[in-house]
Amino acid sequence: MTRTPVNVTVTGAAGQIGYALLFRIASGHLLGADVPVKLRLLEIPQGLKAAEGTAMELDDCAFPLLRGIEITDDPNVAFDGANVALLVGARPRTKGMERGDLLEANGGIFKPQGKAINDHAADDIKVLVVGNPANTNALIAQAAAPDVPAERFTAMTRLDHNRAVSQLAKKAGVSVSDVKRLTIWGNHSATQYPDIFHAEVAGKNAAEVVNDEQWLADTFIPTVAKRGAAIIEARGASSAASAANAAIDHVHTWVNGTAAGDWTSMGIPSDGSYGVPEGIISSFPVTTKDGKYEIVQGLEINDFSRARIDASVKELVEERDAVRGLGLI
Ligand SMILES: NC(=O)c1ccc[n+]([C@@H]2O[C@H](COP(=O)([O-])OP(=O)(O)OC[C@H]3O[C@@H](n4cnc5c(N)ncnc54)[C@H](O)[C@@H]3O)[C@@H](O)[C@H]2O)c1
Ligand SMILES: O=C(O)C[C@H](O)C(=O)O
Repeated sequence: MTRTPVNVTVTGAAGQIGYALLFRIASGHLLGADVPVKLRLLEIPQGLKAAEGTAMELDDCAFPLLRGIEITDDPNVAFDGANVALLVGARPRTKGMERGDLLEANGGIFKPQGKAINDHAADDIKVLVVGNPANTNALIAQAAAPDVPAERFTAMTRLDHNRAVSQLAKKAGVSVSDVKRLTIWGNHSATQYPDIFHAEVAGKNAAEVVNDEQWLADTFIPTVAKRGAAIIEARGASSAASAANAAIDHVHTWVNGTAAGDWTSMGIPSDGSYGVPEGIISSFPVTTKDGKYEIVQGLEINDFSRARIDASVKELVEERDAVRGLGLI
């Protein structure tokens, strides 16, 4: 049976994450080895030439699943009929820029893109925001798309999740595939909380296996939460291949489902679960099935976790209030 190609829009396509992402989408890693894709690359005018170069390279790979590439600087064209949108392009913080300036500059990107998604995307559109500040950029885009169900707008905390899995596996001396049910709560920022109290390593409770609260508080949590800054310090550029890999994982899991007995972490609009104010886009433990996700319910939250979840959620509330004050939502 010939499948209809899935339209995948990538913004910031000429950037470093875009370069690490597009070849994997075109080779079937995003949606599946039997799912043809059409790519739409959105760039600002200065980025169009580089995006054309990447498109030439995509052609040169002769990927059997790649059924077309369109390059544009017009969001209305880029999101027309889009089934999956990866919002990667964002305004980085530059010297002397205050947090409010950064939120305002990104509002100028994510508000029109949200509106274009609202007006032109396919009914089944799924949106992943990667561009920082990812959670609040997702909130801005979602607020500009009132006709799209809010839960279709998500923010990426899968990179944090993968980082935490890897660090925990090292500490416990197990393979990453032995680590399950880890959770990132809150914001994709240094306040995020990687939670191992419900995680398992090789079928045993991770916190009990590790049995080292000092390592948890002083090593594990800061290593995961500050990993983005450590990569920038080491590479002289922010994470790119690992971020692209996490974007692939996020969408693949959303579309194809979590494994039985496991869950993942996604930044999603809160429904009020675990005391996280409704509407803010915060990271939760989720299971996915048939293209939908559900927050894992009923986890007991101890005092150690509660304080850290609350601190990250507080930051998200402040970011929401700031963009509200700027008239962006
Ligand atoms: N959520 C995460 O885990 C995570 C991880 C790593 C990086 N990031 C973020 O991802 C973003 C992209 O990172 P990068 O390394 O690819 O940056 P980059 O600077 O290499 O590329 C960004 C690209 O976006 C383009 N762009 C800017 N404004 C645009 C717009 N309005 N429409 C379309 N394209 C636009 C730029 O021209 C550039 O080509 C950054 O905000 C970064 O902080 C997030
Ligand atoms: O781009 C950044 O500031 C860091 C990035 O969000 C990361 O977590 O690697």
